[in-house]
Amino acid sequence: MLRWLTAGESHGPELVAILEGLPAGVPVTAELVQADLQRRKLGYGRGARMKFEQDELHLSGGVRHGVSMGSPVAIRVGNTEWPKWQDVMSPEPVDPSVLQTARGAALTRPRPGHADLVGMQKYGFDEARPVLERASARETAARVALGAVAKSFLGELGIRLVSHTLAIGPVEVPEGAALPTPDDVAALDADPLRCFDAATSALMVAEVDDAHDTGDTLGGVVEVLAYGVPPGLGGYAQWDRRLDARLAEAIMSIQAIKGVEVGDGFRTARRRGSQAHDELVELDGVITRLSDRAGGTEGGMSTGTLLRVRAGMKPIATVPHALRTVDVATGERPRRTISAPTSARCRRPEWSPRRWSRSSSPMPCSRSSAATRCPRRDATSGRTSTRSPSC
Ligand SMILES: Cc1cc2nc3c(=O)[nH]c(=O)nc-3n(C[C@H](O)[C@H](O)[C@H](O)COP(=O)(O)O)c2cc1C
Ligand SMILES: C=C(O[C@@H]1CC(C(=O)O)=C[C@@H](OP(=O)(O)O)[C@H]1O)C(=O)O
Repeated sequence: MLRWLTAGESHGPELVAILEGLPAGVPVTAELVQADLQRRKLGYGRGARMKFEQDELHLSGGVRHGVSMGSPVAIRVGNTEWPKWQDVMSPEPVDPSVLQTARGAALTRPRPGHADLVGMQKYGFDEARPVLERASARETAARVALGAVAKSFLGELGIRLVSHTLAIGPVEVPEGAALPTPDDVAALDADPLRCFDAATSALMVAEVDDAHDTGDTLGGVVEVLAYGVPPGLGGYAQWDRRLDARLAEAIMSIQAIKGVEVGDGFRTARRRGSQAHDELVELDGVITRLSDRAGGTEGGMSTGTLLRVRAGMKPIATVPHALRTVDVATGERPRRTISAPTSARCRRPEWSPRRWSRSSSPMPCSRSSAATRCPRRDATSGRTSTRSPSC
């Protein structure tokens, strides 16, 4: 079984990734991994960091002369922007003046839709920097590096992957459109949104432009297809051996993914049983499924047909339009979500799971004036407000 871990911060010197359980003899080269890191930067309407930040790849364990050795594979993904952040993100203590600079200022306005507020509550931080640095999806660079290695392993077993974009906001590829095969990867990479349907891709580009013009952001749906999967991978006997469950966990663990479907997923739930399953027939002595609604798994095991998994991503949380938030240091309710430096400090909240879960999210503050009342989420509107009598 493969196991993996990553470490490192968004603006740290590097991300570190370890993959354990890879057999010996799998082709692994820096070129192969770097190619997928470059592909990660593709897309339309991406943020500025995708352009100027470069990934500096180092294979530092488990590989010799282009093949794995059976020992843990270690990969470091250096960040060329580190020199700009080396004081703010220094692992060593720094002069306090660093925290007075624009880059080092305390981020006391938690951004809605990010891990900021709850991370501050969980660890008692009085600003969001220590949370966002690790919660950031910069971490996906490490996952992509390990994924490139895992893909090479699957390739040795005859399993080939391809992914494509099915929806951007409300713009969707029509139901029943042709699916790409692994031979289409280059063509997909050439499309601005990695959409296999040219007409839909053009509409997606227009949707991104419109969101950009109106200071908004978009989510979407992607699908991963695995060709050549043999039957019987996974298992039905224990929850953690079920292939569909393990795929769902892996996908849902990606930042901002809010929904996972295996096969026809939620569409199956809306069908009658007679239209929901894959009938079995015998053709030339071979038992065959007449359809593939299940998407390649039954009973937690691969069926040997095309494996299809979809992921729904929420719109990027940094909405240029600005969402309402509260400054946890001053109680101000600015429209902007990026904080200014402040001397006020919140004390570490006492950990009480019952209290946090019942009252949503009070953030106790050290000052008690009206201006420093603590943020609290309104259970009905979901908005963060400062009307909290509890602190
Ligand atoms: C590839 C990728 C890129 C992301 N880029 C941004 C971004 O530029 N701005 C942003 O606000 N969130 C971005 N996010 C989402 C953040 O990771 C954010 O922490 C996440 O939405 C937190 O929500 P969650 O806890 O529901 O996962 C990105 C997510 C992914 C997967
Ligand atoms: C750097 C990457 O993604 C970042 C993930 C991210 C977030 O909030 O998750 C926010 C953005 O960073 P910032 O807010 O600092 O501009 C993205 O650029 C990357 O994927 O390499």
